[in-house]
Amino acid sequence: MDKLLITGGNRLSGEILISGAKNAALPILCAGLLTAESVQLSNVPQLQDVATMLKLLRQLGLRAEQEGNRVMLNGAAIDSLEAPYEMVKTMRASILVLGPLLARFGEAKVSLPGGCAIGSRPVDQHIKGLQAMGAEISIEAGYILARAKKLRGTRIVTDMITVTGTENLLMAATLADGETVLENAAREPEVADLANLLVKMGAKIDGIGTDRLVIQGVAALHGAEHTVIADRIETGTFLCAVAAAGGDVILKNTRSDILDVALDKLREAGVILTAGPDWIRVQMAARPKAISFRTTEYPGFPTDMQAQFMAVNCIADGTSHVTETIFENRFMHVQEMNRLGAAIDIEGNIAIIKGVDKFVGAPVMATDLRASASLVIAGLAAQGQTLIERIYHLDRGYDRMEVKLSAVGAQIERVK
Ligand SMILES: CC(=O)N[C@H]1[C@@H](OP(=O)(O)OP(=O)(O)OC[C@H]2O[C@@H](n3ccc(=O)[nH]c3=O)[C@H](O)[C@@H]2O)O[C@H](CO)[C@@H](O)[C@@H]1O
Ligand SMILES: C=C(OP(=O)(O)O)C(=O)O
Repeated sequence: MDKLLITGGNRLSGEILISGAKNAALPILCAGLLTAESVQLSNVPQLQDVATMLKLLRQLGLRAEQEGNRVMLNGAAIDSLEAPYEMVKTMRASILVLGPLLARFGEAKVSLPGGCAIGSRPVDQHIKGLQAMGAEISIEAGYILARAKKLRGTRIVTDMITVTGTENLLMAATLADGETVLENAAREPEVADLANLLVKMGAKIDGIGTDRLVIQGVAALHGAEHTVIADRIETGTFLCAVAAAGGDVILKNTRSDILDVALDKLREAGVILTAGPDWIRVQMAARPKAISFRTTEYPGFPTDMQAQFMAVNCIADGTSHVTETIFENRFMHVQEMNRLGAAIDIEGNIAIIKGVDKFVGAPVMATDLRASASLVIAGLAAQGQTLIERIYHLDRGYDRMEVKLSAVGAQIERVK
């Protein structure tokens, strides 16, 4: 199993090209199921979750050709409506085939994703929404079995804000009879990116980017071309790497306007940030200052950046409080960071971090995707060597992270 070996202490300097967003690419790939015509995508990140999604989609009969960051999809010959457990268990986002399959073919069988390291993550809101649109849904032997001759538009208020729930219901609603109103919709930029593609495919959607999406169903969608938006979480991860290790790096092919709260927090920590329409420059020469925050839905502080910011706080001047409000078990990096010399206490969903002078390298274990990224950041800032095991978690969501970091001066290598 691959590991990452990092020798810390190097300042980072140069340029990094940011990839397309994993969390936009995954639903967007599933949107290829909604039409018999071709969907051409560019800026698709090359990472494990995308490979898994393409494998699942091909198994359903979707033609998918990948050339670098371009993917061509064609859904003219879908011949299976089943997402098996073996695939869904490695990637929860597989649940995103449910809405499109049901809407276009009137039937779907999708394995329940089950819990995962960061929380129990039920999909009851996806099911509740589809039932409200007239689907008959049963759970049998760990599978969601859904049927609906034709979905009907209706008003759906989800109990909480859910990103993939909004995306599933949005895709389903594009082909439903009549008007669907999604209240309490997620406003994440990745939801808006999916909606923008759907509009290019002929969907009628109002309120994109707001918490109220109004969709007028159409009889069929057609082909389209689309460029996936920049990955704001990858961007934020590299910003934190510079905040912790020091340096001067320009992140290209990204946007600052979808990262407002995270950028404000970094400025509060003493990081110097400048930005243009498609780049962000990050400079850090001093020890960071401790910053407190709580995770919330967009446009608040993203839970997917909590661990990376915690790595910065660990070696900051002062004490900080980090409150996780989205997932019940998203502090698994804490024990590993403490092994690297950090001083973090957990009280319920609050981590109390007393800044220490430095991390000291040690072997550590990655437990989930962003926890892995936070350990890379800690390793870059640490004195000595850090060996990170189980980086298959990292590979799920980052496009050649160690290659990008090496190019800006980090000592980081993949070892067997
Ligand atoms: C592929 C993708 O885009 N993943 C992102 C998506 O995950 P995902 O879409 O799975 O996360 P949700 O927004 O659905 O989850 C938010 C909260 O709602 C709960 N919930 C959700 C649905 C449901 O039917 N019932 C329920 O109780 C979840 O357990 C969680 O506590 O948004 C998360 C929150 O920003 C991010 O961390 C993930 O990176
Ligand atoms: C939690 C994440 O992803 P997923 O929803 O795919 O598990 C993430 O991207 O940090």
